[in-house]
Amino acid sequence: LQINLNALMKGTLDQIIIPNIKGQQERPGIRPGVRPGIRPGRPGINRVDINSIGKIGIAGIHRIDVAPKAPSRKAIETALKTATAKVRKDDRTEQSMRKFDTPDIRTEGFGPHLLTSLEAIEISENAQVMIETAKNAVKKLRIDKSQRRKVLEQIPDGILNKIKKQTSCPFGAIQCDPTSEYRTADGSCNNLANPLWGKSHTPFERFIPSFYEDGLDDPRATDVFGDPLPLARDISVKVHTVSDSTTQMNDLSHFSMEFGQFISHDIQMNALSKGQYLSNLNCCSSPQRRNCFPIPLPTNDPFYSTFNRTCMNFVRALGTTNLECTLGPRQQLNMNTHYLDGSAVYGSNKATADSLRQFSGGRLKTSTNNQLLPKDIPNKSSCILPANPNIKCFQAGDPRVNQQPALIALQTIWMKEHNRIANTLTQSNGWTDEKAYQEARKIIGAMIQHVTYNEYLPHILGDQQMIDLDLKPKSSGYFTHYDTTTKPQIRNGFSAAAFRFGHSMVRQRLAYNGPLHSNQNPLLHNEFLRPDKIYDVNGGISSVTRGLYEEFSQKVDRKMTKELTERLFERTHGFGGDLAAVNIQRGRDHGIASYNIWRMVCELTPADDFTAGVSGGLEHHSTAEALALANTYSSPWDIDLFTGGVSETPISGGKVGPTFACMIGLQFRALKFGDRFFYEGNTDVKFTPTQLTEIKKATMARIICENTNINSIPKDVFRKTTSSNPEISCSSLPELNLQKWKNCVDGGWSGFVKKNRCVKMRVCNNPKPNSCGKKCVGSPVEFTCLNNIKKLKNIKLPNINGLPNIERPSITLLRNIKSLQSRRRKG
Ligand code: HEM
Ligand SMILES: [Ca+2]
Repeated sequence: LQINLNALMKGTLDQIIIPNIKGQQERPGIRPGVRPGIRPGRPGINRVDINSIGKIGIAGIHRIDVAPKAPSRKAIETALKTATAKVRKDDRTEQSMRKFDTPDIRTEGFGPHLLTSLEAIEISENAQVMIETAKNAVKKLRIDKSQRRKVLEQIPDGILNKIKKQTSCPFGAIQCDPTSEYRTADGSCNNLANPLWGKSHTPFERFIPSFYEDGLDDPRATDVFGDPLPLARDISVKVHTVSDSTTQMNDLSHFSMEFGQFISHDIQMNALSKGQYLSNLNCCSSPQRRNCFPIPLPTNDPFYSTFNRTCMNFVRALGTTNLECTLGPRQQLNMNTHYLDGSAVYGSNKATADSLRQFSGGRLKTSTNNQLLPKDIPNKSSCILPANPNIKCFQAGDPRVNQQPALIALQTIWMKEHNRIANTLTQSNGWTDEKAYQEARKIIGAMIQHVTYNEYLPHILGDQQMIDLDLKPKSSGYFTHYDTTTKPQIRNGFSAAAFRFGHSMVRQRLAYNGPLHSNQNPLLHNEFLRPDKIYDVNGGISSVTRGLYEEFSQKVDRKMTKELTERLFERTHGFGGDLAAVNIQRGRDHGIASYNIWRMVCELTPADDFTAGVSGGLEHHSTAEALALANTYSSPWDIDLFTGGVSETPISGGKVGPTFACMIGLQFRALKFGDRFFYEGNTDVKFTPTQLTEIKKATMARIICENTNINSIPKDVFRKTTSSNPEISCSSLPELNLQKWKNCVDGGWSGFVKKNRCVKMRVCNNPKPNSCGKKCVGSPVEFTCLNNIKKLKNIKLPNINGLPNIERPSITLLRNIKSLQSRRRKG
């Protein structure tokens, strides 16, 4: 990835170098009338606009030599007027359709993923006009649809700014405190030059531009021949659905699956469309509604047809402009802070963060004797409540916490670890609630990052990818490459496809391995939205966690358990969802480019036919996988990214294929290089060297030990307990020494030394970074005689070069002291 790395980290890669693949003159199957276009030339030379690889693969690239001209100011103004009218009309239609809407818990198939915030809905309402304006402005231009984005990019700033003013961009300027030592709750002000980067409720960034059907907004819909793409559910049946027994990993544990989901819920939550009054769209009964994109079920569907079902609900993600609010293609909103910063524990905005705090001792709220997460008393989450009135849904930083018990368990463990650390810090330092909360939060964020980069990612990506992309934590010392120009945001293709590889690791059953739940193994669909499974203090958290590392996860391959492809959030048998189909449909909804394009972005050869294992064919697929794809798609250029990526043979040392390894690696590089608060970094907000050494001792195993009743555990919980990864005593695992955070209130003054008759001085012996990393608070000077202000002003301070924390006493300070003294004298 030599050539593209910069573009992929710092912006959007929109030019691509076409590799020289198999050189047949006329690809079989190209219809008469379709212009074959320019053949790819010599390798490394043919740089083309990425969207020109629209329809018939690289054989059909239409080269754009003359940059298309932007629409006139007048055309744009008319477009805006029409757009405003259209959005108003759509709003009225929406109102009149509200009889079809369903409340959260009764909406099949989505569970808590439909918990969209009001803020997201508001942002999208504003953006709707911009997207419609963009569409109108280019409608009449005689250019290929794939070039519409390019045309809009040519609009001069003057015109754009005027439009922006009229539509009120929701991503406005914000004020930052550059001296703050802690992350903000919403992720803003991390990058001080671009305070909105990584903030919650901002758009997903893109590695490469979108590939919408109309170039701007409509889901990808037709194949290279102009026919409809295969139905998402058809692909799920032919490629992703299998019997459940055969595809276990032979090393990684089911905990690896769960940790992946947990960090996924830290860095991303897509905002899905809602119906009226925050209820949900039922797109099967009103498919024509704005933001409806239901999944048709084939009449011969092996599962759903037995229930006479012909449609699965699917709502589009809310549309937004990009962060700059320019006229362009539809983007999607991330409601979470993009950074890997513990937001799944603390929340992604100040209001959520505050609602989870005790405001005492720096602790987070708990329930059930501090053993469990706090209860959601207003009951805003979607979870299934049993008759027992003591059982409620749980609350955590991420609203999807109640999705299934293994997730609740991990969420609980991190909440408890926070409180454990906050308690220790409060006890040994006597800190205020705020100080203890922020320091504990900073430590937890660092531990989550360390476990991710040190334990989880190497298992998924393999050592080579970790080294190539500089993702490996150093054994000691600071990471010195924080880069203010690296965009930290979550990329759309990563969220809508690549990081969903974890869905393939999910087992058919959860395991409760514990004293009280003597090894229960319920089917996953019975566990969705079930907080009640956790309330058993002696069993819940501990036994479901033990069940995670004592079982293998499923292999990352095209196959997903039927618990996910037939029974996702099922309430009535036969009416659950299909997560594989949803992933495919979501990719199209977001305008994610097809598999082959992503291969080229990752400098891998695209497939020109379905032959397995050869360059120019499906190079990284085995025969059975290639065959399943060939039976489903009419051209390799149509393969959806999720489907093509997840079915690749894993790279050596890792668990995902080369395309996903590339995309996941790049994303975690952006999250490392672009995060001023990255735990290993040496920026202004760094840990002290001794503190960093402590953080690097953190292991997931020890964190589980500290917060459950488990007392022996394998050292590496990401691998299943085996003879080579045996359970050892918790006490033999390294422990963080929180005493390294002690006495950090100030940085260590020397004693006062008399300098002359009137002045005593002290020096800050440990200027930043001292052992605590804190400034010395207070004045370096003390005055013993304050009779003559004139005299004071002339006092020569000793040479203080090289001691950055010493401030000269200000004139105001002197005046204040003087007036105080005189008042004292007067009486
Ligand atoms: C029992 C386990 C899991 C269930 C039931 C589940 C379910 C879901 C559902 C319903 C969605 C929303 C789909 C959509 O509407 O587009 C989703 C999104 C997603 N899942 Fe999972 N998932 C699970 C585990 C995982 C794991 C292990 C990973 C990664 C390692 C993962 C990564 C993602 C990502 C990246 C998204 C997109 C994020 C977003 O839309 O906000 N999931 N999952
Ligand atoms: Ca986050």
